[in-house]
This record gives sequence, C-alpha cells and structure tokens, in this order.
Amino acid sequence: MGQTDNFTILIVDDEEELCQSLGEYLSAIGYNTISANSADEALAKLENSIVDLIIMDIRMPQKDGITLLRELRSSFAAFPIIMISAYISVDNIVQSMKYGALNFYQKPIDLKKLSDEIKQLAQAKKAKTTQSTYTPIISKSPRMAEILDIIEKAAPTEASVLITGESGTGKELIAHSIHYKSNRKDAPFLKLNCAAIPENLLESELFGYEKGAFTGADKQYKGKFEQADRGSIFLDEIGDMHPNTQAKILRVLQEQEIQRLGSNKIIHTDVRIIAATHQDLPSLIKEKRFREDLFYRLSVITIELPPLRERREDIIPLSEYYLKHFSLMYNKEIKKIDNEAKNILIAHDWPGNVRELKNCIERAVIFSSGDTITIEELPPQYHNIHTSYQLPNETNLNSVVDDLSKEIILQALKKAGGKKQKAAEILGIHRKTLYNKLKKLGLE
Ligand SMILES: Nc1ncnc2c1ncn2[C@@H]1O[C@H](COP(=O)(O)OP(=O)(O)OP(=O)(O)O)[C@@H](O)[C@H]1O
Repeated sequence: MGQTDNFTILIVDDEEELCQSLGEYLSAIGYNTISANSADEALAKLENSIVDLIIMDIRMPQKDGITLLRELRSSFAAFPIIMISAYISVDNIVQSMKYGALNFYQKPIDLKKLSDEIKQLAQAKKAKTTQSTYTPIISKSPRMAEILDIIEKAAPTEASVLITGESGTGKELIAHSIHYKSNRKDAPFLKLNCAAIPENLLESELFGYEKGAFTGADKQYKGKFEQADRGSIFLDEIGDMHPNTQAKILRVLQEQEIQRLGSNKIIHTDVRIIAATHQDLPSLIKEKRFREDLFYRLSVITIELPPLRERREDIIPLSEYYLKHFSLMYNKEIKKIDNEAKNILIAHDWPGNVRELKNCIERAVIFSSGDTITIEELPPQYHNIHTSYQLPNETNLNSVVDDLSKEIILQALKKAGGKKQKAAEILGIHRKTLYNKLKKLGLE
C-alpha cells in the first residue's frame, strides 16, 4: 500500500465492536492497527509499541478520553490524536482542542473523511524528516514586547526565573531563550516535568542515586543537577511538586549542594533554575501546598505570559510564521492565509494558546492543496461552534464572539457546579480573567 506502510493506529474505545470493525476497515486499507478497551490498556499498549496516531473515544468508564488526552499531552507533546464520540458538546470540543486533538468525529464515523485524513497524516509522516529544534519567539503585541525586554535583562544574570501562564503560552520557549542568552549557554539546558513524574522518581531524577540505593538501582546514576552543572534546569509544572521535594530543592538553591540518594557525599553544583507553572502559586501557598520560602527563592524574576486571547496582535504573525515553517516541512508552497480564515483565527479564543494555533496551522498545511489557506482548511469545529450556534440577526463579530464566550462560560460553570475557581480551571483561564469576563458579559 506504499505510503500507508508502517503507519500504526491505536484505537481506544470501550465498545469492543467499534474497535474491531474500525480496526478491520483500517487494516483493509493498509494500516497497522492496535486496539485498547480502556484508557489504562491504551497507556500500557503505548509503552510497548510505536504508534503514529490515536483514535480515541471520549466517553469511557473509569478514565474518559479527555482525561487521557490531557495525560498523553504531558508525555507525547506532538502526538496526533483524533477524538470520536456519539455525543457532541461544546465543552468536549473546547477541551479536545485545548489539548491539541487534531479533529473530532461524531459517531457513526464518516469513514471516507476519516480515511482521507489518515492518508494525509501518513503522507505527512513520510515528509517529516527532521524538525528544527530552534524556534524564535514570534510576537507583535506590546505585552510580549515588555516580556522580551525582561528576558534581555534577566538572561545574563544568575537570578532564578519563574514563568507563569496557561498551558501552551510559550513558557518552555521563554525558558530556553533565557538559557541561550545567558553565559551558561554552552552548558546543558535540561528539562524536567514535575507533574509527569511520580515523587520518588522525581528525586532520583534530580539528585541521582548510588548503586543499590533502592531496589532496581543497579548502577550509579548522576541526576539532573549534576548533569546540568554550570547550565540551567527548567522545572516545568513546579506547582505539582511534592512538599518533600520542594524542601530538597530549596536546600539546593540555598546551599548549592546535593547528595545522591543512598550517599552521604556532598556534591557541589552550580545550576540556574528556571521554573514554570500554569497554577497560581500564591493560592497554593495559602492552601499550604507550596512553600512560601521556595516561592520567593524561585521568583527573583517573574515573567507572566498572557494567554493568546489577551494579545490577539500576535495571532497572525504566529500563524504566518508557522505557515512558512510547516510549508517547508511538508514540501508545499502555501503562501498566504485569506482574510476570512484570518478573521476566524483572530476571533477564536485559543484555550490551548500558541500550541493550539500551531497545531491548527500544521493541520491546515497538511489539508491544503492550493497556495492559500482558507476556512476550509481550519478545523471544522471552529465553524461548527459558530454554525450549530443560533446566530443572532445581526452578525457583528464582537457580539457573536461575546455570545459564544457566554455560552462556553455558562457550560463550564454548570460543569463546575457553579464554582468559579473550578470553572476557570476547566476553561484554562485565570480566576481573575473569568471574573472580568463575567462582568463584561453582564453575567455578574
Ligand atoms: N511566541 C512564540 N513564537 C513561536 N512559537 C511559540 C511562541 N509561543 C509558543 N510557541 C510554540 O508553541 C508551543 C507551546 O509552547 P511551550 O511548550 O513553550 O508552552 P508552555 O507554556 O511551556 O506549555 P505547557 O505549560 O503546556 O508545558 C511550542 O511548540 C512553542 O514553540
């Protein structure tokens, strides 16, 4: 089957019959398929196989598809995932897009559309040879200009930097940039996601261990603090770090010394810490889930990255940058985005921020056959929300966007049982932003 060779699809659905029939169909047209009937089974299969695409049901007992999608995003950042469901709700679509699902199909699945999409992905996989590791910070908004200024001033110092902002706003990119603009640039920049690693493993990853320190420690291991000596460590999702580990990190920051697990030997280390979180650390401090002393140590310089919807001037420059980037990668000659598509991009609220925008443009490039991106190549959900929604008689863009935001906020509040903090978390926005929106929309 030529281009579909070696393209493996994992189908995750609690309905065994669907897994079987979809699996048979996709195998018949030349793909390798694996299936899993639950989220846990899917995780186990992912550990043992190389998968190119996941097709995943939303409603599953125990762990639902959205939760699994979110978990997968923390470990396989750019993995293509297509969501399927018998039930379509704005909330499901918003959540799927936020965590970068490529598309959303209602059951019964339109097999022709699905197979066309998979064909594009299989071809894209072939085209994707090497992905550039260097990404410049693209920005045009005054808020990002201020941030670039802070980066220039902070980078050459030894100060710890705390970067806050919603998921996908570019925290890691900024951390990277600080390291490469510092005197430490020739030493390693190492990253550790504190939320993705269980507490005991986090400590061994950070501090290392001696042979025999615990069952399974069959040889000595130098932790990230030793490996990154004279460089920087990027601690992502620091708000999820266990209090015991927080205490140990604080000690490293104060004394610049570490001990490998199972050893009394003190090792000197010279590492700059750049930390990031999407959580509100002062609230975690109040709840006694984050140490205040560590917060002050980490936040010598704080960079607050605004969500993309609060700096809409950046949307088109980012879209154009990624259009060039992916056109090159997929060997296509797409030159521009037409005005109608630009308007949709500008009006969208981007709950998944720049990551969602980048995925959206990649998808558009994959689907485009001409030299211009039109609304046809934008995810249908972005239009569906508009079309399934009863448009008021006047189609003034601002009022439609306001109405749509109202609809989505109300759904989130309903889901959160009226609790605003929880609703803000569901929407991926800060509590204060939600309050402001509620006020602006006349909901408070
Ligand atoms: N200003 C920007 N210019 C170009 N690309 C950007 C910009 N901001 C973010 N990106 C890209 O968007 C994607 C998400 O960014 P990044 O991983 O840095 O976000 P994050 O805030 O660390 O997300 P998370 O909290 O989920 O880890 C990356 O591919 C990054 O390169």
